[in-house]
Amino acid sequence: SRTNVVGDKFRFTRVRKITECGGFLGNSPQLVRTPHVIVMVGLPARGKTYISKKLMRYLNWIGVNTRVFNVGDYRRKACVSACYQSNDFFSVDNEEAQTLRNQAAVEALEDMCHWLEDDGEVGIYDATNTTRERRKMLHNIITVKYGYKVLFVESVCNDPAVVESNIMEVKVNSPDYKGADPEFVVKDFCERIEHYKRAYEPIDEKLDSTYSFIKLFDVGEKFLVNKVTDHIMAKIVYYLMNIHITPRTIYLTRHGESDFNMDGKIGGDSDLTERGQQYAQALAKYVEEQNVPHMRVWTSHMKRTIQTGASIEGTQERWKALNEIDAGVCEEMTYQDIEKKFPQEFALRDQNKFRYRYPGGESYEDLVARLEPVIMELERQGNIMVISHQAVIRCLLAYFLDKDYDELPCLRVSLHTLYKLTPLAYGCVVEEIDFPFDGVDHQELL
Ligand SMILES: O=c1[nH]cnc2c1c(-c1ccc(Br)cc1)cn2-c1ccccc1
Ligand SMILES: O=P(O)(O)OC[C@H]1O[C@](O)(CO)[C@@H](O)[C@@H]1O
Repeated sequence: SRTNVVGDKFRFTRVRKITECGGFLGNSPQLVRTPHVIVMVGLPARGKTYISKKLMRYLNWIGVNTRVFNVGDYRRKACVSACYQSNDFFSVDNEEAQTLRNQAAVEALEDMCHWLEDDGEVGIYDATNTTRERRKMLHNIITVKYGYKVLFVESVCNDPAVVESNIMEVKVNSPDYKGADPEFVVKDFCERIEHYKRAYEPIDEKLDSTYSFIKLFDVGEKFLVNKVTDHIMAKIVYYLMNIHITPRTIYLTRHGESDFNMDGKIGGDSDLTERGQQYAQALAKYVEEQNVPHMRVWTSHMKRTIQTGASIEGTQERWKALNEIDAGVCEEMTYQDIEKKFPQEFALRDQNKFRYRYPGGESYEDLVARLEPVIMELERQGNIMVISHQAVIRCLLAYFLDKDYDELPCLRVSLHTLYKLTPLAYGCVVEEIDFPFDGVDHQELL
């Protein structure tokens, strides 16, 4: 262990991560992280759970071990659905309910802090936390008892349309209202919100000036940021400033079949085959038929993706960050050649495909790092089609579908298949659209 002198307090900061091979890289700063707790704040139906889950997905994807602790889930676990008869469960003068809700809040807090003592890095405490007294209690326990850092994230939204669409999209199907009539749900939930409004004390710039916080106003219209004191907090602020909830479609696809696909060679910069060109035409026809408004097209700098998008209407952008994984010394080789010429490399890659880096090349871990700016810009966009490569599309799909590092390098991404992503409530739905020109990969699969 190392001790950090913080002010006059000695705080033991454990080396939190040991590399796979068992050695630890001593005091390299990035390996010694203080756990952080993001405490959500806001009235019901202000997107706290939406933000919590989206932040968790982003942080896990960039390699920060993150988990959401939703107090509502703990309350529901504590008292079977029977106990929530109606919204007066949430009125401040319902003593018995208040006790149940406090128990759930404490249990979720303890589980989160114990997880952070283990190998967690960011815990997201998803609850309303709408009183100053509750936030003070949380801040004290987390910073003094556990020595973790706290960032409050408050969502303020008074646009009835946005609140209503939130209720319709996520509350109607919530366990609290199983099988209830949507009309009743909206009315009952609005009464629940009224209970909270009576006691709601928004984070105040002056009264709460000692806390680290971000106030979000009207879904990214305005931000008030206070004491963002480290790298991870700054990344969280930046991410929240780039996301939006305007409905749109994201299309991901590999380039059409290429000459090197035919030869079973990896990497390189070969042209499309006849079949690959047919896919390019079919893709352009599909986009035209779907009549997607203001569709933008992003490709890599490689010929095979540029040729695949050439006939598609719409603004095109080339991203070097979308280039295929660099196989280094194995570029333009077949897997068989690699196994023969570099047997130990071939074996090593199988042991940890995500972290394995080709000699003179890249790993999937390197890809995720170079794709972070692409993801950040994708979050800002509307309808968009990304034409890239197998390893890159795997990384992008893992971000949108919340796949972990074990699954990521093995996700099936076939040639001549269009992956249509539609953001919905708390996640993305993906639709695979196959095109009849079976690329050589398909034959391999058969
Ligand atoms: O501020 C809201 N008020 C009501 N609802 C909301 C939000 C946000 C939101 C808030 C801040 C930021 Br940065 C991004 C999204 C998301 N949602 C949401 C809407 C529909 C379904 C699930 C969640
Ligand atoms: O990680 P895997 O499964 O080798 O797939 C990545 C490979 O796929 C290809 O895009 C096509 O084979 C190669 O250029 C790249 O090295």
